[in-house]
Amino acid sequence: MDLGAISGFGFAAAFAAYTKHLGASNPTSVAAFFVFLTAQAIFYVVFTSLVYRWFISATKHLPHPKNTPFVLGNLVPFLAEPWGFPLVRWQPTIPTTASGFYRIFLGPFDFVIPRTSQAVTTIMSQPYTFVKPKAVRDGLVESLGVGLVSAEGDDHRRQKKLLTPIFGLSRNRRLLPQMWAKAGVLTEKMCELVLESGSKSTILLMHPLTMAATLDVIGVTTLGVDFDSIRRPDQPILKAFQRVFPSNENQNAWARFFGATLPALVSPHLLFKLPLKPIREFHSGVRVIREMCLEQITLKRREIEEAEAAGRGEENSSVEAKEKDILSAIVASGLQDEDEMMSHMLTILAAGHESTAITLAWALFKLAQLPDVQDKLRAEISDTLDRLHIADPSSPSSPIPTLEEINSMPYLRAFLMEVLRMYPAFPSMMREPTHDVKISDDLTLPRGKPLMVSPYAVNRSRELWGDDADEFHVERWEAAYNGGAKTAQAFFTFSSGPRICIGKDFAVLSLKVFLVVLVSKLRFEEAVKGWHPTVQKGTSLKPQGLKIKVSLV
Ligand code: HEM
Repeated sequence: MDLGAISGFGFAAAFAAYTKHLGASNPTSVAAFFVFLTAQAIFYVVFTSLVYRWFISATKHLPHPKNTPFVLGNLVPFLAEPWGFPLVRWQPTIPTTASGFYRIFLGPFDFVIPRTSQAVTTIMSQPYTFVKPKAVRDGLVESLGVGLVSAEGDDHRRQKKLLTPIFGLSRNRRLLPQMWAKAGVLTEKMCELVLESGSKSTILLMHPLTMAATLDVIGVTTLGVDFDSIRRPDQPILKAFQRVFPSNENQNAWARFFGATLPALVSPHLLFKLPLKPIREFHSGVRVIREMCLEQITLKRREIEEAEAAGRGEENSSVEAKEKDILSAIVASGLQDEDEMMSHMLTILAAGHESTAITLAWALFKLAQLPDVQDKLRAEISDTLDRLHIADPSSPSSPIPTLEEINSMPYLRAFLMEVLRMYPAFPSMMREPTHDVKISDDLTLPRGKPLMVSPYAVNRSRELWGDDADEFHVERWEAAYNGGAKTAQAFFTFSSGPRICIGKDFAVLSLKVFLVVLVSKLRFEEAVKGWHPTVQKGTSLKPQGLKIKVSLV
């Protein structure tokens, strides 16, 4: 709760006390409290919408979407659509300013949005000046601890320096066989479901399958634990993850309201203490995941110590134990703080699993929607697998391609880049300046001003991508390695600057591996012709109720 709200309550309480002092009864004083509170709220909304916004605010001269209602502003489309979506419609209608920013009005609040690539770079290149808002950070700290996504300033700088080498090319090369094996398990599972249906094809709800598959990849590559959630959807870790990151498909209306609305209204410190079912579920899920991470930290420490003791004097004798998975590498880096290690694990599990699952689900949807693209992709994959003498990529005894062989498929890259461009798993991010920041002669952003930076809107900007920015064209990535974008920042799916996604190469590799194995053995078609999934409200681009018809190739 901010200072304004606290003083509002204070004034209302003082007014109620005054009425009591004048001899009012208890019910009258309580009524006076609420009447005063409501009057202040109405005054606040009217003052900010009609006076502050236009005559006083430091951003008063910034352009804004046309035909915006005075009091509600752009709140209705903003709440009705997923984060970032209306920005795609608004941005071409907004005149360019020297600063490159514009603003939208969410009820009484102004949000500032970078419109040009230069403006986006200004924000992203100064991550310790434009930080995540306190409420967002507090929420992340409550759920994940102080890991890379929630750390700020020197703490973030140190953590990023520690973790960046662990996510390097050689790690991905090492982890590729585990990704390949899990892609095989997912493919076999889908083949079984088709065969069990007794027909040539079956309709599958995709997101739960892709969630299980990417969780298994993250489990085995990060912790060295095989959750096996593709084959055992009822196993406790998957259930725990579903409680921590619930999907609309298995939530009632109250839980959906809770997930989408309450976090915007209540401070995270208070929210996570409320005696509500979704909160209890969340905590019980986090408990299960934490216990498992703690067990693994202890195990890795022991393995590395034993390997070092066994090979004392011999160089590289313990390399295998230290390089086995991401957690082993973190333990071997010399980090001692167990809480921080735990935060890294929770952060990687959280940041790496759902984002990749969402992207894979959209990729399969696009293949189903665009049979020509699917045929072309399958032809490229078949040629490559033939060349490598891989007859059955989902067989546990299949030879495994190298990283270079996976990266040797240009159409696969082009298709995946277009999916990542059009469907960034995190459509918008929030930031706020830690102090007043002069952007240009005509704009100083005041401390605490809410800023919204949207990968979804940047990736679909016509100025950056051309008139077909809003269309799915794989060819743009075949014609030019950067997709024909006007600037390096135009592809914004993984963010940019010092807070760029640490797992981007890991994610791209695992997505390519999944696509190679799946597309080589299965055909994807629309379950209902012309149907497009809606996006679940919230901070990610989760496709809701995505069903795809699947058959064997
Ligand atoms: C398609 C998949 C992915 C997408 C679209 C994605 C996107 C992003 C974005 C937009 C951010 C910036 C968030 C912000 O600053 O508010 C981010 C940060 C991060 N991502 Fe990813 N991510 C993906 C996969 C992964 C994977 C697989 C991992 C780990 C294995 C991972 C780990 C992280 C971490 C640790 C951060 C925080 C980086 C920092 O603040 O310095 N991500 N990701």
